[in-house]
Amino acid sequence: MTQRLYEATRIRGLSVRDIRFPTSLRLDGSDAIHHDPDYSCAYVVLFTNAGLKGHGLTFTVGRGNELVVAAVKSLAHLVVGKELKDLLGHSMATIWRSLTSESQLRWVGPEKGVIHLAVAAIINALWDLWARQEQKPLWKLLVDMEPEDLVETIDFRYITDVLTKVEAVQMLKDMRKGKEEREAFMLSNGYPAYTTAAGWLGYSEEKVKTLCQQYMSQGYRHFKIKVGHNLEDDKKRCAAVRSVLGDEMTLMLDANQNWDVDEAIEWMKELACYRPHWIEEPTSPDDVLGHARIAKELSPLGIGVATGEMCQNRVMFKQFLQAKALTYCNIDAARVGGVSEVLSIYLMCKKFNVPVCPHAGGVGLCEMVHHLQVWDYISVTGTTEGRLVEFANILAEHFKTPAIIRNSHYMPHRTPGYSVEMHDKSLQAYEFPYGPAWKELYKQGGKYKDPATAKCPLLERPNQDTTR
Ligand SMILES: C[C@H](O)[C@@H](O)[C@@H](O)[C@H](O)C(=O)O
Ligand SMILES: [Mg+2]
Repeated sequence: MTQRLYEATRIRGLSVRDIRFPTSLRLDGSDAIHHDPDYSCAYVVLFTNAGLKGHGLTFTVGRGNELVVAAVKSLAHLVVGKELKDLLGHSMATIWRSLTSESQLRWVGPEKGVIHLAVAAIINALWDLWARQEQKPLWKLLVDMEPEDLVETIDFRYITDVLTKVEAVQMLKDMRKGKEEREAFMLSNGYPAYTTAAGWLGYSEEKVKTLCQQYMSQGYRHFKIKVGHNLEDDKKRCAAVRSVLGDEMTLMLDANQNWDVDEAIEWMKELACYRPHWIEEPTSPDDVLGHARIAKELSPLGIGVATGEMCQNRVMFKQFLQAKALTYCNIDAARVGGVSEVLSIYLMCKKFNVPVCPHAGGVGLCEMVHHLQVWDYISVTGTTEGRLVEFANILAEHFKTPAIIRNSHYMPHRTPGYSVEMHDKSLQAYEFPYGPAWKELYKQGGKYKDPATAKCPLLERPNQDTTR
């Protein structure tokens, strides 16, 4: 554990910005439920009196981003003014607990929804700060930590019935052998990725086929497409994709929560002939037993069930694992309570022998998530067997250290931090609602309207209601 957590260094301020990109114009990111996502993030910067900064974010799909920004503002007092020694290292679990359990704010959670997304952005910024201070990429900071130190960054409350600190330490110690070789392997070969960028629901069949071809020629072997809106369309789309991919490539399907449990089972029986590897988010992300039933019914057809991108917290993941309700875990680096909670979920997945195949794409998710998966390979599971990281090459140009893909593998970053720092000019241009890129869209007069001119029937006080 580092001894370089300077007592004199403290957080002197926190900024949070509402950053949005008009991705729905091209239907990038569209699925059966989110038909017009504008990829967005609540972007947090922690400023220290020593000049060092920490950057963190959490991903949303447009409207509602301002709620996360407001929640970050409500939580800021819990970190601003604090010394780094009270935030990082062994203090990480304590600060995480104080953010998730603030006695009044927790009523609007607890540990779920908007408030938990806000916690994720702040916690991710703290981990970025820590990694930068140690001058290591986040994956390396994690890999180099002693098992006893790493578990001190995790709040084990509510999961000790399946995983204790002692067990987690042992798990990590058991994987010490071969760590150097695995690190060298990652640095030269990277972590296998699949692409999701060919199959957004709003894309035409022709576009999906062309993109599949394009990604195949770039070396991709694993593809995910969106389904769930209309069964006949899905059959056509799966047939078209299989005609391009042939039999060898892996095809995954994602319904983004659109079905009831029985509907999911019936629908997937109809699509089974296209040999999907998994069905992702077949139903509500909260329905543990529903997922368990779907998994049981689809297992004889060789179809796994994947979920997790909208799973609220480690307690829900615990139940999914206990109930055998997920075959693949799609953890999201900017959800649950940020890195600290994500680590506990990886460790539980190891215990239940469930592969983690993280959700990515969005804003900054590809940049962040490879750090966690590389740590998983080097320090937790030692294998990439049955595991893939999602990749969608969207919005990468806005990041100072975008994800590096070589021959469909994520190459580990070497730059210190958690890789989410965005270019100043991108932050300025896309700050909602009056960054220049947004003003330009209002001027063009398309679907985006200046919020100041939008008519909204809200009254400041009830007695201003003159319509009665
Ligand atoms: C609205 C988003 O693009 C989702 O469709 C996306 O995150 C998706 O579920 C995925 O698995 O990549
Ligand atoms: Mg998904």
